[in-house]
Amino acid sequence: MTTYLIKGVSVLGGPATDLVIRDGVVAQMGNDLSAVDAREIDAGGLVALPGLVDLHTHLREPGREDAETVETGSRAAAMGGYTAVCAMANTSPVADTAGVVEQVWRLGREAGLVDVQPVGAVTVGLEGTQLAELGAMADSAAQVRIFSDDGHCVSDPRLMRRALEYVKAFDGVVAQHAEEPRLTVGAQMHEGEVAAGLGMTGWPAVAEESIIARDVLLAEHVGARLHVCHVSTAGSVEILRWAKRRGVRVTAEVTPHHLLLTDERATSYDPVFKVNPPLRTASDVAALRTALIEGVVDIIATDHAPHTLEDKECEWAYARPGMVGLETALSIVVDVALDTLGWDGIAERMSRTPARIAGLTDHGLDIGVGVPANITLVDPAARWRVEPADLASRSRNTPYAGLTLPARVVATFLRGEPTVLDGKAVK
Ligand SMILES: NC(=O)N[C@@H](CC(=O)O)C(=O)O
Repeated sequence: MTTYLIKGVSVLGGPATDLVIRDGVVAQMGNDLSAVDAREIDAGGLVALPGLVDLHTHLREPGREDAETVETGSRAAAMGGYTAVCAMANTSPVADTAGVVEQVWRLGREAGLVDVQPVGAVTVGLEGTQLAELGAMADSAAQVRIFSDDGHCVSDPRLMRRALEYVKAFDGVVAQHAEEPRLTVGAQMHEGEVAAGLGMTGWPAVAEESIIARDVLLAEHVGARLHVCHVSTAGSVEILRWAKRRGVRVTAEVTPHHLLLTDERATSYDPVFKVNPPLRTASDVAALRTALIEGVVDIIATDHAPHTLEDKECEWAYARPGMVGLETALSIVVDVALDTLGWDGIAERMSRTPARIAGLTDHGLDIGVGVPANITLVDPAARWRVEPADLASRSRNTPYAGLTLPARVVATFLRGEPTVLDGKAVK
């Protein structure tokens, strides 16, 4: 293994220091270090973060390799500064058995670009009627700890209760896609003034909020861990604030796009802005930003949802919901929240806390001697233009095409091996 000597890097925005990365760990940290035979990286002006961890990634393999594979999605993740991603279960076949989660886990190891931690489905086929083999997935080589029907809501309260009871036994967590399906039949975008003006069927905030309210009560009753996916409304934030004050074991995520974009984008009729849950109003965006600062919303997760051109470049009503996000997440977060969160706050919400929720013990660790070298180097002064054709993801459905964003990932190290160097994927 090559030894790396990183010169003059600012760890989490602190004073410049040198790092020696050897045999997969941070071997030395301090000033004026030297290391024989090391490859030197001039990191003056760069910020080092613990490698980012995404709790919510769609990798599409098995089944939709035309949109993304474990390998292409892993490369997109590495380019975005991630060292671990949790791969959602809505593949084809669904990741609802030990066999499928092991397949995804093995493909992740073979690609070797990020640690791919499979999420297991809560219900068989995501159909919401019968619990999947949660125990078998937990006991498999993939050691699944997060279970989610994401894309679908576990809407049956009895099944949700049983899932929470089941995962409690091995300190697992149920990650809920909060959407009461009967309130979103035919929904195309956020229910509100813009939808009314466009004549589109709305996805009301209450469809999300009513499920979150129910689920925090169930989690409290059972004493189990609940995670709420892609929180998108101000009302959801209020429910989470209440639940956390009561000591309910609930965590929540927000996506970069829900921190930046609003339902006004639908006036373009460009389906790249169609996403589930939908883009909401400016006051929802403001409430989500505040919740992120306060810690009511714990983490930022991408909900990276790659789709092919055929599935996206069509009429709004027929387009699949979802946006790619792995390669732009850190830049969007820097844009909207660096001044309020600082680098340490960003590391907390994009690395340490997601790693803790997912039980990924090699990730989200403070950079220090002896710690696994899962590290991201960022150039905070860089500005770059998002060109869909340049993305490492196999899909192109970014809502930021043509935008100039701040901060660029220069290097990503996974257990001491670079997956990205000089802003380019290593393999
Ligand atoms: N977030 C999205 O808009 N899409 C997700 C699933 C889903 O939540 O609908 C996908 O898998 O494409």
